[in-house]
Amino acid sequence: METICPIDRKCASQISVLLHPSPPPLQVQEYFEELISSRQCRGIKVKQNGEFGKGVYADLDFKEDELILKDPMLVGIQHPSNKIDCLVCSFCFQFIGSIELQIGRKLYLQSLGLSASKVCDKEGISKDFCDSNSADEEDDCYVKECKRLRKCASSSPNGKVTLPKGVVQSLMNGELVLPHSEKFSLPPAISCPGGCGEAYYCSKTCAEADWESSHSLLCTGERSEALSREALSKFMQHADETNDIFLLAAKTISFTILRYRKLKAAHLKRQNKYTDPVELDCAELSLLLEAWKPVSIGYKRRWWECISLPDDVDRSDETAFRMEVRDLAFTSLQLLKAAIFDQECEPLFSLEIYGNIIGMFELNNLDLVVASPVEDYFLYIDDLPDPEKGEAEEVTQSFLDALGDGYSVCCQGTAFYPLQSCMNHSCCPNARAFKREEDKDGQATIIALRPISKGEEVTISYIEEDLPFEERQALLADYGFRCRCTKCLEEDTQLISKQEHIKKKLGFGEV
Ligand SMILES: C[S@@+](CC[C@H](N)C(=O)[O-])C[C@H]1O[C@@H](n2cnc3c(N)ncnc32)[C@H](O)[C@@H]1O
Repeated sequence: METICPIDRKCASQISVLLHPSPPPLQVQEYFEELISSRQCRGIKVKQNGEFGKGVYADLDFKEDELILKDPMLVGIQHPSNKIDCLVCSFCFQFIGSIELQIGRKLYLQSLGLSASKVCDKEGISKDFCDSNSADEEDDCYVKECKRLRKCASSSPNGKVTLPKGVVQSLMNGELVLPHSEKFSLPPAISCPGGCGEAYYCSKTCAEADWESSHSLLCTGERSEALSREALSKFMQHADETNDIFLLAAKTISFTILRYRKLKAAHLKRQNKYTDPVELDCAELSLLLEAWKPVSIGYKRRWWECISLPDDVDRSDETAFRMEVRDLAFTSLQLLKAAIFDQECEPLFSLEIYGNIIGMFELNNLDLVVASPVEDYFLYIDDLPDPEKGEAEEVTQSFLDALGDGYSVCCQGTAFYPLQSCMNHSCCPNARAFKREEDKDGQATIIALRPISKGEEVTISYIEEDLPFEERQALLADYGFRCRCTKCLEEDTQLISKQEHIKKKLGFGEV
């Protein structure tokens, strides 16, 4: 298949405006100042002309362990396979429902994984499980969600449910309350207003915010604003089967389209006139540029050029590998285009922009992690004094056994954090991304590792910084650069003089 995207040719000039050059420094500065003040975090600044381009600098003195930044994500996703383990808000990523629902849902999904070879009804739900409660089947919102997750569940290991189905169901529907679980109360799980049965929220506010930010275009439910829900499901299935980074790219594109539509509506209201919406005239391009600004700030390269070569691919096959990655992105883009294409935002559907968005995720430090309250719950039970502990364990132990080793799996995903992604790496960092007890959602949290003085650059480590020099460099090659932090420059110099010393000793010195 030839992977030249026709849009790339047609929109070449708009694409190059979207990608090059990045917004003027003054605009970038204003953008970051607004962002920092919206986060009520006035102790930092973003500077653009540091040794490694943009960087975050302390604008106040910070003490050791002090919070430097809480950074909400621009876009984020929970890994599809992680959805089996954790039910979280699809917007802020905090755990929702109840301890009982978290445990019951996981055991239920494990049971579906086990029953992959069993006879299923036409909806793809395990008959064996559903038959026990067929009257409630249609009302059970989690059954709908399970349709999509079932594929992941069937590949999940050791999903062995030893508890009776009725017990699992009574955990899910709230009939069975576990001892002391009220101390770990969670926000209720609110279904997606679009009716997809795949997204859940901790509040109406989060549901609305997600709908406005990207979900109205990416919802597969009846109220979806996608062009074709069928095409959208195909796109999602392809992403689930290949690389979930495409889901993040789709969110980024939806986010930009919806921002563009809002900006355009406000612009037309100001102008008090209606222009032909088909042609991208100058005003529309500048609105698209404005909508794209939060994404334009991210450090980008084309995905197929910056992705590191997997260990099992030989150097001689590198070109073919990169072509394959490009073809995969092309296929995904065609599926997305069929689902949510918007003529006025046509350049966003070019392979060049798609490749750069995915490359941005590939190159930035993006892990989304939220600790599980189920782990806290079982630790609490374990710490209870006797006889309370014994009494509680009489009920909880069987659930712990059924859950197995994976009882404490945290919410895991990928996200783009606008300020954290400006933080440069150091192998001797003065800060780190670290979730404290009170950090219960998907925001990035940056904490000072030692006192940081006003004016000093705030650095984090993208990798395990205690590894030997060459191993660190190899890991950072995955992020597309060779580290030039003070520690690496020193160790590099030491390594060179050591090598020269050996050469001289062996008689290979300079002549
Ligand atoms: C997540 S971005 C950090 C922000 C970036 N400086 C910018 O201008 O957008 C990571 C990129 O910054 C540069 N960088 C960060 N830390 C570095 C280091 N210790 N040595 C060399 N380059 C570094 C590399 O180009 C890397 O790919």
